Amino acid sequence: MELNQQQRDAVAYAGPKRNILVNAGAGTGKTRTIIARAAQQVMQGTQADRILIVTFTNRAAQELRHRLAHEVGTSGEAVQMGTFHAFCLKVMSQLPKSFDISGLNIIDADDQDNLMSIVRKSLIKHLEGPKRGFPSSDHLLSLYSYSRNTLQHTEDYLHEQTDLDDQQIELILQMFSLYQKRKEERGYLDYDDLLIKFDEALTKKPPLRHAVCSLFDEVLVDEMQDTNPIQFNILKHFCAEKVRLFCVGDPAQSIYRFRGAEFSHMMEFERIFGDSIAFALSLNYRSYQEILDVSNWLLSCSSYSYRNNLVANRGRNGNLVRLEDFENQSDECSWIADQVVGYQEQKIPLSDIMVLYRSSYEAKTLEAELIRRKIPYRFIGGLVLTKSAHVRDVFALLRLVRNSTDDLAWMRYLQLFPRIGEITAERIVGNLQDANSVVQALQGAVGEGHPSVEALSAAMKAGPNPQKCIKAVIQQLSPLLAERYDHWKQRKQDLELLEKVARTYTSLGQFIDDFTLEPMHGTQLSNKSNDDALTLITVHSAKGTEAPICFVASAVPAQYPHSRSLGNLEAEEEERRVLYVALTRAKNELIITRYAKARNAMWVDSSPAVGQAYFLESVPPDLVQTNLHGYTNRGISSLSSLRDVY
Ligand SMILES: Nc1ncnc2c1ncn2[C@@H]1O[C@H](COP(=O)(O)OP(=O)(O)OP(=O)(O)O)[C@@H](O)[C@H]1O
Repeated sequence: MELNQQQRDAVAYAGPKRNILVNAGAGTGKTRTIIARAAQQVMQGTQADRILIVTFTNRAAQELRHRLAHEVGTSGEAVQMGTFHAFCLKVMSQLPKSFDISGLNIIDADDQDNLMSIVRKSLIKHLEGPKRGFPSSDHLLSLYSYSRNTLQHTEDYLHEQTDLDDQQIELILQMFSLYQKRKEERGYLDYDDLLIKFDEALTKKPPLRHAVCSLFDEVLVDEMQDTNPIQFNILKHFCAEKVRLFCVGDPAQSIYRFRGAEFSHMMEFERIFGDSIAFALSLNYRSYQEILDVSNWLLSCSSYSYRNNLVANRGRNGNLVRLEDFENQSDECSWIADQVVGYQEQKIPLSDIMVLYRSSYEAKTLEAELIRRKIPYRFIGGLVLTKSAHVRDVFALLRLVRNSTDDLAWMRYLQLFPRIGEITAERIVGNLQDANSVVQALQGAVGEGHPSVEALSAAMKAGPNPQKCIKAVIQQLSPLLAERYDHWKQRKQDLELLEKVARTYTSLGQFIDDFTLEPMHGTQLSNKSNDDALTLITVHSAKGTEAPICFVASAVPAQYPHSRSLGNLEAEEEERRVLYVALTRAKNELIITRYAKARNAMWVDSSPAVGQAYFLESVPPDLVQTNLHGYTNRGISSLSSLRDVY
């Protein structure tokens, strides 16, 4: 694999410093560098299974595995790869006693919400005065998760960073502790527990830390900028055991602050890990310089020093980035669709075109236009398949096959059946506890021949083989689900898709865990590589991807920065990075489109600082070619004068 000098220096480093940081700008070959490093270690004789690569998503791990195989063939197969969560789960499932865990049933966000709602309901009566304004279960979970992931003392965090009063905080702390207790009683682990329990055990038990960390010679971390403090702690364990860290990331692409990612930590790598050396990659292979000029300009407007002045290996092509301004969103979308048709006429495949949106909601108008014109597209970043109700119903029964004491799965499963509501389901679940045979116990509770008994026993009979099991479950539940949900034909396709994916698994537990740890989007699964389709994608999902032609659509003030972030400087700064990620996806052409009549016009009057915050307010005119559509007839000549209209 060809490497440039900067990449080679980082990959080949074998000097006295133990930890290596590669500060890599967008498109400078982060993936290539990580793979080259792992390949080099394997070729130089490091045992493949003593290398661990930590990725941001499981999909990224799959991609790396594929590319590593291309480099070193089967000798790289044993390299360990996965997300922090998947890695911790793997280790803990092998050593449950050492980690003091009673079960390994991973619960996803919806299950957490169900459990927290139960807890909230049972304790809220203790709140004196009006209950209105007390955080919802969803909000409680995000407060709890954020404080845990950022390693803050929960009580201090609630006092210092929320507007909650003392009485509310006291009750919330009780709720958190009951939530924690309920999980432990049932052997449930939520996502955060995976990291926290792992970190806690390694901190408390030095021999365990030694045993786990010394399994590896080198840990390579991708997307270091989105690592949160608890994940940093996990890396510190490796560091303390003298395992070499090779961390690659780009502070300017850190866009997961809302999940606790702390991009400034990457800038303090030496202070945190000590004994380090840093390399920088600045030669961009993806884009022409005109695209990078706008991206570099965006970062240069920040008060942070990202030190990422990207230089295009491809030089200039003479085409400036285009800034297309429209009067309203429907004009904008209709114009984008026209352009897409134009590209099609030039025989440019649709798969070369990507339209990036800050939020999936904003993409709706374009989706409608594409459907109207029959332009095939796929949407990435929208509704997560495994979150849809019918798929969760199927998963409830799969989970029962795996673990018949999973109360949350029981509650969902039982309530699928007519005449079984929450109270009846709770009573039945109570009767099932400690039963030797849950099928018999269920039969005792609902009567012989009841469809819930039939479905359960058929699923259990199909057993632990994921493909057989999911087939049986779908067969059993389909009549019920078809009655329950509209658009059944479409929903059925989702289930067929799951069945297809299950074929690639040999263990039911693994199948369930993978989907729980990293829910998949229906469109991602269904997209066949030979289907030519336009990609609509949210910027968060576009991280790590690229396309020859990119539209950054709806680049209006309420989106960049997102209106939600206004007034919070750090949050606004993260929005700048989101826009930076969007701009740097384009290889050949970058077209930024925006419209004046923001449907969601919150920005107009929500904050006096809004006007100053809009990132594209004053792009230097020599960096872009601005085109106004439909304004000139009315004598309006610039976007800023348009603002006065509203
Ligand atoms: N040394 C090189 N020679 C030729 N092409 C390269 C080299 N390094 C990287 N590239 C190409 O540059 C493009 C960007 O690489 P890659 O996707 O690894 O970048 P990245 O740093 O992960 O980008 P981003 O963070 O913006 O997603 C890819 O098409 C890759 O093949």
